[in-house]
Amino acid sequence: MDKLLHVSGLTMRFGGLLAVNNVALDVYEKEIISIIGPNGAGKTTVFNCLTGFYKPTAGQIIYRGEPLQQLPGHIISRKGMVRTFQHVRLFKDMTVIENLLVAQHRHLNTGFLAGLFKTASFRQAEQQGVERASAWLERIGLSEFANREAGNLAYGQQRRLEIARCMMTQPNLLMLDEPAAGLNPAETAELDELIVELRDKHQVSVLLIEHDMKLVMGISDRIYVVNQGCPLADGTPEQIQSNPEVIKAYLGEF
Ligand SMILES: Nc1ncnc2c1ncn2[C@@H]1O[C@H](COP(=O)(O)OP(=O)(O)OP(=O)(O)O)[C@@H](O)[C@H]1O
Repeated sequence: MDKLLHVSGLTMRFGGLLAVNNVALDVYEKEIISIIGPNGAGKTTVFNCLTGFYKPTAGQIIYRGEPLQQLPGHIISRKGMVRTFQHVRLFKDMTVIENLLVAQHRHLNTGFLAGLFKTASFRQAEQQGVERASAWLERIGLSEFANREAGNLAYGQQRRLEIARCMMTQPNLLMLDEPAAGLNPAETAELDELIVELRDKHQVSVLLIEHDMKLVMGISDRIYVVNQGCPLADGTPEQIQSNPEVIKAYLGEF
């Protein structure tokens, strides 16, 4: 398996607070990798550094052999690394299908003039976008809500729509920040199935921040544990669950 992402020495300081301290992680193709740790451990800050929302104080972020740490977020997402946020961020006044099409539009490989004159290649790309959006709506059980405003969907549906919106850009690495937060057990089970399917059917690697340990332990290929900004352990779910330091710092809470 090829390495998709290599992170080393990642450090983020906010004034006197060292939020992320020398974190390292690797993600290979077709892997589900989780980052776990107590509240405030620095997990979301790691995501924000990887996706260009923050400029890290130090460290290397290599994505498919290319350094990313100086690039803005929109360029990083075009390179195939996309994310969701801890709080749902949909275009709530747009319809469900528009939320998907808008994501596709930002990644269309056609130029301004092609769009202006609606060339054959532009129309073909648009048609493919509509077909892809329909397929995703079908997969996440939202076909019947295609023309409803996204803000009117139930919370669990909005969460699934966010993931589908990311998938419209055909990423290599999908980063999910607490996707199970606020979901009921049935919705969490659906999410579990969807994430595994993204890896197995769509060949996407998933980097997951999550507090639901049943979900994490069930689907992760490997897990990184951070505590107070620092790396604490990494390994398979079995190794992490039996690591005394991890149990003391975090898993003991569950
Ligand atoms: N923009 C910022 N400015 C100042 N401090 C910040 C900023 N972003 C995060 N922090 C601080 O960095 C630390 C790590 O926060 P972060 O949100 O990354 O933790 P987390 O592990 O994702 O927590 P949770 O599980 O609660 O989401 C916290 O002390 C937080 O207050």
